[in-house]
Amino acid sequence: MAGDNRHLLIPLDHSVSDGPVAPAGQWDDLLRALVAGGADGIIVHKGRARGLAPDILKSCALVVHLSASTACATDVDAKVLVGDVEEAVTLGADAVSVHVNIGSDTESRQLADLGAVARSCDTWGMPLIAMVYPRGPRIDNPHDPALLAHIVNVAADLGADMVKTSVALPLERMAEVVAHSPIPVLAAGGPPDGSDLIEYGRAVMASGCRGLAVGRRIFSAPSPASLVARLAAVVHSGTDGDLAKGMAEDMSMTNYSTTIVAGVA
Ligand SMILES: O=C[C@H](O)COP(=O)(O)O
Repeated sequence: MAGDNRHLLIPLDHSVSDGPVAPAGQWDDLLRALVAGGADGIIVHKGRARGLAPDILKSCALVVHLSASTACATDVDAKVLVGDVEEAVTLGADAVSVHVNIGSDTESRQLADLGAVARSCDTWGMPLIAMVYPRGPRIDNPHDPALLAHIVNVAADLGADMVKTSVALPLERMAEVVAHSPIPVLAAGGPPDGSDLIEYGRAVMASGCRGLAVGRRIFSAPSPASLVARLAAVVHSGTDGDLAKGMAEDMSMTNYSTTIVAGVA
């Protein structure tokens, strides 16, 4: 990933949780567009990682996601492990990720899974991104700063190197979450209210987050490459995303996606 320890990751694991991210014949083109825009890494499941064209990963990290559930499940928050660190090593992964839903009915098993994967990551020297969110029947406010501060500590204490979680609202209060985290924090997803992604990126980085992981708002965009370029400028240089706009507008305007509205990724 980038040398400044800031990261713009593009999760593409929605193809398991919610449905196809792009038609199969356009998948490689989508990935090349994300790389051209300046994505630092992509997050995919093991089967998808197996088929990646070699040129795509020359300047883009591979994160293999080890958790899954689908939108068809009785309990969409019940993530299970579907891969392991050894497989990720074989696939040439730069990191693995595990999803835990705090407040879900299966929280205890998901925590056990995270702890076990963290142990395996230590054995293999594999960086671990914990995607830990407040989701489930015991969660009243998933954007509560105190709850999110608790969650980032769960990720750190169980052995993650980086935590990806929901943003606090109002966004300024994300700084409290970051201040309580012993490990770098990535903001998950785009703005909860669907507002401007670039403005949101500025606010998230100003709160002290080390980056963002944005899926649908990017791969569903008319031009994923240009949107990635603008967001990457915000993440890495703190510059106004609009400065990158001119360059970004030169990139191809290609929409790759079917629209995923309500995701469980
Ligand atoms: O792994 C998925 C992330 O949480 C964010 O995905 P999203 O930007 O599509 O909401």
